[in-house]
Amino acid sequence: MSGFGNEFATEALPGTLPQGQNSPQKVAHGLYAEQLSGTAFTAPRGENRRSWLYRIRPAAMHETFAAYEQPRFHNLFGHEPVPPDQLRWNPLPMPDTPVDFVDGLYTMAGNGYPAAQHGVGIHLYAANRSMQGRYFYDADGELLIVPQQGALRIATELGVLDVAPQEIAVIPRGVRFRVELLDGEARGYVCENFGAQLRLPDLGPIGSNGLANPRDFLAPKAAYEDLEGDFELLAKFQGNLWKAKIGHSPLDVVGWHGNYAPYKYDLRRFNTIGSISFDHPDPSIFTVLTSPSDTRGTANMDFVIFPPRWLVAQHTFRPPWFHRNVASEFMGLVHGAYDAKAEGFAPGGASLHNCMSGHGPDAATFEKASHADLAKPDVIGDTMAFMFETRAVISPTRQALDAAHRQRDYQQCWAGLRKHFIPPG
Ligand SMILES: O=C(O)Cc1cc(O)ccc1O
Ligand SMILES: [Fe+2]
Repeated sequence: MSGFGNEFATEALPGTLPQGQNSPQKVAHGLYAEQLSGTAFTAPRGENRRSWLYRIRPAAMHETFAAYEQPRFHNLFGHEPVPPDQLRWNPLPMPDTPVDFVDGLYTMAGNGYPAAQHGVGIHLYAANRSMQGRYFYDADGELLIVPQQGALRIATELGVLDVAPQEIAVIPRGVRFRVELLDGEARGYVCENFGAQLRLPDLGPIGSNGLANPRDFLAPKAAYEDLEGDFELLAKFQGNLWKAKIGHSPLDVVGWHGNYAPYKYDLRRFNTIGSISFDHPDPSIFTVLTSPSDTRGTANMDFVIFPPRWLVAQHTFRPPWFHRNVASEFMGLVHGAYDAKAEGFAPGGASLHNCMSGHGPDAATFEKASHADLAKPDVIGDTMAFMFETRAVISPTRQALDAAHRQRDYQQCWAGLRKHFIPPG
């Protein structure tokens, strides 16, 4: 079903949804009615998100939670000194034992914390088997999933989303799901957003169309499992992982209506807008989704992409310029090469340029772009990089700083920038 944040209504069995009310005395087909709220009951109408679920058993039915050990996935960041260094990593290695999506999550960095409802957790995943007999939900934040290798089938309470590299999925806070791997192995990035829900950015003078268009966001139709067995419900709550026994599949919603639902988006649908005169614009022009903070214009997190595009600007250094930014930038690469880095930033890799840390094109990129023939347009055809940009400093985790796949010589990519200064006279 198409449209960002729409009021959807969908049923896997005809006659499931009550007409003219949400909570009838008896629901059709012997189902239970349950409201899932994603914003305060009293949130302004334009921001209010909730859905009504008509399900075989209410979500309350499971046993007691106990701690679940997955030491690589957590929110333990911001407790030790953060080096102001530019940081970069090679791709997370694939596991050599069977590992599913939840066990394959690896926390790289983050800021804020779930209890304060601001900040993000930034994670990678590398998995080689589907979740079997277990389901997960995250009460700490919505999950923006950016696959880099291998398609995922994300079976959620509200229906099924198939998501391949160059597409993204967003699973709202609290929605239960299972991840199946459609290509045997899978790797990618996850932004766990503790703050305000992601929304489309305002377009200002761009006008009423462009960037990510609302109708390209797709929500699933209702689909349910009527399964009983010895299953496990995993939860992330206040930074910790929990597990409980559950005697049935929680993906048992036969019909739902509302505007709180998972969705997917194909990044190749992004209507990229850039300079047709001179100078490289700020990367905010490439914002797909934004999580606003309480300060106007200053996002908790912006999800920005660098998709294929034409470079036509004149008397200009065309790639990203050298810069220091008050915001902090965590980047990943889904596909191809990134235009600011000639080498070393591999698909599946990651970089982190924190508040005021100088960065920009590497020496090889600077050299090439300084001598490029600007009479000709240039096309960057084969690329899909992205950035999670946050107002608060992004603290890398201890495991990310100590990781074998961290590039300890990253700064050397700027070492070859020669002094060109010639004083007059
Ligand atoms: O640092 C980066 O590569 C991301 C980035 C890209 C760009 O085009 C302008 C600014 C910016 O931070
Ligand atoms: Fe940057």
